[in-house]
Amino acid sequence: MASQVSGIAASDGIAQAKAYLLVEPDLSFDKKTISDVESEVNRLQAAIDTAKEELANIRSIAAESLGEEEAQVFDAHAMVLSDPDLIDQTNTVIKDEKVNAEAALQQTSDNFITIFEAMEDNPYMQERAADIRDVRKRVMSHLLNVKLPTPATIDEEVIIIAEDLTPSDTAQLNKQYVKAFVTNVGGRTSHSAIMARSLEIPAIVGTNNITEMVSEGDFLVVDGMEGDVFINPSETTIETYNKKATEFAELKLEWDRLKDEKSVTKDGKHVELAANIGTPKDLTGVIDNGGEAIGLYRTEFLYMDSKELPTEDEQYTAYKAVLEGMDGKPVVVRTMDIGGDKELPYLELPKEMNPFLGYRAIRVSLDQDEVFRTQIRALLRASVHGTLRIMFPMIATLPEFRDAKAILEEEKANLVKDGIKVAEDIQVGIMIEIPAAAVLADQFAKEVDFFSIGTNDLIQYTMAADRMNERVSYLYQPYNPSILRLVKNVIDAAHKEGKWAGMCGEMAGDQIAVPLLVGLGLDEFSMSATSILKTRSLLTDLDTAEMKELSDKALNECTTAEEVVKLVEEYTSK
Ligand SMILES: C=C(OP(=O)(O)O)C(=O)O
Ligand SMILES: [Mg+2]
Repeated sequence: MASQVSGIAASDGIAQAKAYLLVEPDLSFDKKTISDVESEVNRLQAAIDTAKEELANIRSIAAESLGEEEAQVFDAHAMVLSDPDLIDQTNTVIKDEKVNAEAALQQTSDNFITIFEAMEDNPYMQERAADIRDVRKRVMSHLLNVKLPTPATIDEEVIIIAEDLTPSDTAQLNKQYVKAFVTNVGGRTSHSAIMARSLEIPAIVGTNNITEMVSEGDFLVVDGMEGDVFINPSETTIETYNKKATEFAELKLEWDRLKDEKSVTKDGKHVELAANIGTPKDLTGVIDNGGEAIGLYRTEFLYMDSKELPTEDEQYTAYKAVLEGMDGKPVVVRTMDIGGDKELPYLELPKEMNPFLGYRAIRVSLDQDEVFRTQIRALLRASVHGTLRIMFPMIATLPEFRDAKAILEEEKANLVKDGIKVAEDIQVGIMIEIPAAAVLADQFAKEVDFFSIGTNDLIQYTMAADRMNERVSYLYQPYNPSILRLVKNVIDAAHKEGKWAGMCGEMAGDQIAVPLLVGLGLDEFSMSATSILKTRSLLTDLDTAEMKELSDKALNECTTAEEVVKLVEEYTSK
């Protein structure tokens, strides 16, 4: 039967394909006493053999569609399956305790996992514990005859349905086949949503119950602009959305014509339209979409994509590639922002009640000094290959900025002493994403070279509404006058000291927010590369004096976000 589910529109576009459920399968079993030990051992061996064949197959598909590097994780899994200790011990448990293969496998693998996880100073062995969990799941699925979803092997057009997608799940998705994704949880600024925009695939998050509503193989239509999913829709709905898809494609063609144009308002004021990236691979998207700069390079993905801390040389190579790729255009590199929803298995981050309010970003960097210094050295060495700007995340106090800057200066002096070239003119700025820093922006502006307003976090901290939690997403209000006043405070403070103010939160590419931000005098707008051209097109319709009048009214006369939206619509439809 046809039905419809709505959620938060997270990435533009229309997609149609059948559903692929990426959900945890039920692998529960009963522990049983068995009498025929021989056949139980054979049953385990058969499941292991099938898992091995399956892994080899997955590996070759992953290597072809995602690349050799992504495929290597399956080598580690194959190694676990060939480990005689694990298999022999499981067989011994079956024989000695006369229990079924499922129970024996669970017991033996639990032992190994406990031992490996306890090796706190050996991240390599801790990783092996994760591999054993994965492999156990696969063998168990064969013992129980349950299908295990494996996104890396998808080789036909699908729409992924999931509770949530971790950054590593998203990295495994092949854009050629994965036409869209829809999740139960998340918000517009959760990292899966940001990733969908950089992959340019439509996405809807925060639907609450899409995994319950959709069955494997259902035919779906996804409207990433409105946040609507249609399950087994009628012919009429399919036709309507075919038309909408064509219109969207035409609009994109129109925007494409602006690729090499400058970003100017109707009255000729230039603002910088920059892109947010997560890896050097995203550069193609930036260039294809006419980005004038990189306003935010989220370096934490370099750490998250690796099994251990990336070395100074590995980091240097990545930063150099981005600087050279931008060919002299500015590149703002943000130092590691781990924590919150971004985990790092090999850095021991404690489980916290409120990870977004805990040990993260600059707090980790200042605490784990050597990790931070390695990154800073890599950045300084790369600085000669382009126009580098360094930015510290999650700054709450001036002493944090001063400490981070002092480390940077120390490392710079050390490199120069060793005869290594470092650029002279590296601007050093901060993210403004904590209300305390937004309020004290006048004091910060005297010491930093620039601000970049991180509204993704600034909104959640100001409104006390978790950016990932769809139940409070109604409070996550970019247009709330309180947020606009904080933004104005930051921009004015920067300008008073002759500094520039940018924004790299998702609000910078939001078509309702852009007119307000033009009115507030924002200098640089950094967004998902896919939003650049539509923003450039929008700018050509905006007059700065009119937008100033609009933002004054929004800040001083509107009491709610809804009133602000109404006002913007009145002004932009004039
Ligand atoms: C850009 C931001 O940082 P992130 O989304 O990586 O937390 C922000 O908080 O607005
Ligand atoms: Mg942030």
